[in-house]
Amino acid sequence: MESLLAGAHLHPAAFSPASLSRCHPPSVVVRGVHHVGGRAVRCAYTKDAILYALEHDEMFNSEEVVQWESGKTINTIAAAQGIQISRRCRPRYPSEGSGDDKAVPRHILEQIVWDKEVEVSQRKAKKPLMNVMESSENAPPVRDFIGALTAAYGRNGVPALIAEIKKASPGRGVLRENFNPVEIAQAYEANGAACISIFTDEKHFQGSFESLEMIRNSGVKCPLLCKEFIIDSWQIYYARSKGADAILLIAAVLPDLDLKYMLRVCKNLGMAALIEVQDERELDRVLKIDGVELIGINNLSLETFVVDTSNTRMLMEKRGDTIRDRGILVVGESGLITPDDVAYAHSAGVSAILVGESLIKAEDPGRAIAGLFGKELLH
Ligand SMILES: O=C(O)c1ccccc1NCC(=O)[C@H](O)[C@H](O)COP(=O)(O)O
Repeated sequence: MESLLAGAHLHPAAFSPASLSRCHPPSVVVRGVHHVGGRAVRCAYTKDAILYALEHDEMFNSEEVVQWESGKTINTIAAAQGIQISRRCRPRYPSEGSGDDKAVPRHILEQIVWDKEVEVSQRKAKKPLMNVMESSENAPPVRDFIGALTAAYGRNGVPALIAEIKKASPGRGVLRENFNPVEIAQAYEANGAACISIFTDEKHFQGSFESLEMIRNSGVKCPLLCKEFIIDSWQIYYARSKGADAILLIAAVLPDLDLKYMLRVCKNLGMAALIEVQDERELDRVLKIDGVELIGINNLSLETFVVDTSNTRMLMEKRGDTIRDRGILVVGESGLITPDDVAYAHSAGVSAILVGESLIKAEDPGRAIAGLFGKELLH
């Protein structure tokens, strides 16, 4: 059995808990193909080799390793945490392969995650982790996402705005035909948005990493959130390499160990992580994690598409004290259309809101910001 312990490409970041435990219990051996200097190397890592690397970089604490050592698959671990999204571990779409892949996703979020697994595995084959890490080191400097939200909240006395760039959504179809992401970002910034969220998923939201990169290089100064369905730490480095200052981590998709690990990756890169929850169980899981600074409460059920703006208020009533004690900034997300909606979210205790559809569908998305707040925002 070959161990790559001495290999320069053996970096702990290559071993996200999900990718290790996904199909093979890591307590046995993990096999894979790694690309070293453009050359594909077939390799097998022993548990000991991986543990040595992890210890060396102190990326995990012992409790995490114990959980990981149990050899349970990610689906077993996730189900025990109430996560309903399963993982498939497929390298290609069924239409591209010969296998009889007949499984049907239970809802759109599961479909998105299954598609994302294929997409990420294909992107990784083209640009392996070590290359994307190198690119992330050459990216434009990180901007302070949370600092921008806090400053805007103080300046305006209303929740700071994360204005979203989303061409389409699975529930609503195409939201805007005449779609120029750079122009929209500039208009958002000129009208007081504190930060900008950019959907990068192509298949379901018609977004792209090119849009993110173009916006970052266009002179827009607002910090940028890469709105992605992150399932692998590779995506975080990739987002950074394209100029993202923050990424989204969805608690309905990621088990606790992945949330912790990915939060650590973000901090190492100087990025913010917006951890999104939909219900009390997810919120409680996230509140158990050290170092969480930014939580998004989504009013949209990602499984059923039902929007209920009272969700934010309900969760803040239950856990607002803990959140305030910990100094965590809360973002109210989805379904916010009018000044009354913004005031309602504000009174629930949020310091920021994430708004997409109601701005993007307006004839002038920049001017629509004053309509949303009932006043012009200072910037
Ligand atoms: O927007 C969707 O339809 C959607 C579908 C499946 C997964 C996620 C989805 N949206 C993510 C979001 O949370 C919203 O884009 C964001 O909160 C802004 O909401 P809105 O102002 O209602 O566009």
